[in-house]
Amino acid sequence: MATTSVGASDVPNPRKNDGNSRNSNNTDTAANGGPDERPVVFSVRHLWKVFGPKADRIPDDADAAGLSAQELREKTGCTAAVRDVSFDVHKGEVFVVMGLSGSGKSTLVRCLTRLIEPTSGKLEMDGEDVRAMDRGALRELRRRRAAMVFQHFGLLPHRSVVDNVAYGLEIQGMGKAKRREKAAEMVDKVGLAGLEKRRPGQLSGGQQQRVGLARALAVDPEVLLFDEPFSALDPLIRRDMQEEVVRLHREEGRTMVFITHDLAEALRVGDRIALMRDGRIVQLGTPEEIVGSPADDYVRDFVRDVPREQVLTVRRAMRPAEDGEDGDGPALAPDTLISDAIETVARTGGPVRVVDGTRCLGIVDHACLLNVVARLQGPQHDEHGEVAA
Ligand SMILES: Nc1ncnc2c1ncn2[C@@H]1O[C@H](COP(=O)(O)OP(=O)(O)OP(=O)(O)O)[C@@H](O)[C@H]1O
Repeated sequence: MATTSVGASDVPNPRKNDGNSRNSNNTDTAANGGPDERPVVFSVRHLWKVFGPKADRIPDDADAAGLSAQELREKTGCTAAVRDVSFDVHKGEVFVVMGLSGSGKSTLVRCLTRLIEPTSGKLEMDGEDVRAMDRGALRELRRRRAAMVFQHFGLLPHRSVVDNVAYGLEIQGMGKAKRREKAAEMVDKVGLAGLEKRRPGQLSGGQQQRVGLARALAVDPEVLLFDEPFSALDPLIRRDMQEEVVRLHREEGRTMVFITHDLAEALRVGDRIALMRDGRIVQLGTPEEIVGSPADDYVRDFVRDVPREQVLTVRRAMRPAEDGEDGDGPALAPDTLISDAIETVARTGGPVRVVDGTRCLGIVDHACLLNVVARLQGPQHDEHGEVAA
């Protein structure tokens, strides 16, 4: 069985210096308080997937809805792998589905392209009703619009790297010269230039996964769906691949849905994380929201060992400015990680302003930064991490 793992020193954030706020562009309600205005790619409402006899009766059965997974199994013989799940995936975000083994991650993501047929609920891609699509439209959806990258790379052993990458284009009917050219471009993009002619058996696990990634990218899908893509890789290569995903995302802004049971991985790659338990989403939020404001004891326990200073930003640490403090002196942007702010405050030796443009949002000093790291009660923040006046 898979376990959740968070190494205490294991969550450095590869995008912390990318100039993008981790939480200004990634929630239904953005950090500035406004809604996420980007178009919705996947819209999921009240989705259920029930396995077992008379499965379609379960979603409407008020009694069944109140039962735990085990009670439901005992009483009805059914497993509700996905239970009344609703969320939107916005264009350009990395949406992570996380949870322990058996929580419903794979079932949920397979439902998005109907690799698994949902039992009930509403499912749209770019406003189109996915549940109403016929075979042809579904094939198109899976081949061109939402490409899946699996843990087991599914490479063709007798084909070269470049021909494996070109495979999806071949299925689409693209001519040989053109698809090879495109495939070579993708091989280059994922850092495998020079290895085009090798066979999969002559590559390391990490390199094989890069071929899988290049193959998915070659068809230029609107969304990439990753099903635990890196869980078979050793930790260093895994880290490399996570950074690769973040780099590709940053450079291309491609929408990604990423399944993992590893919290450190979720925090590293995710713009938002849906944390699942027994088929339900128990919390959906940015890494900072999940770590800084866990929805319940289950989530709190889940994130207990996360090094908070590497996930939370100064928004969560700052206190209101006192008279005279909001003038000159050193300043930090509101999305600065606590770990970086500690360095600045230690260097300057005094309070530092948190500034959004010309507006002073608050102050961080030794005490409030320590409070966050030590989990002590500091200033009150609303659910978006804004300090209360
Ligand atoms: N075809 C099936 N028939 C019956 N039950 C199923 C079927 N597929 C999945 N399940 C059950 O649905 C639940 C969710 O399974 P799912 O594979 O979606 O979980 P997961 O979170 O992806 O797990 P893992 O991390 O181990 O892959 C589990 O209890 C599983 O046993």
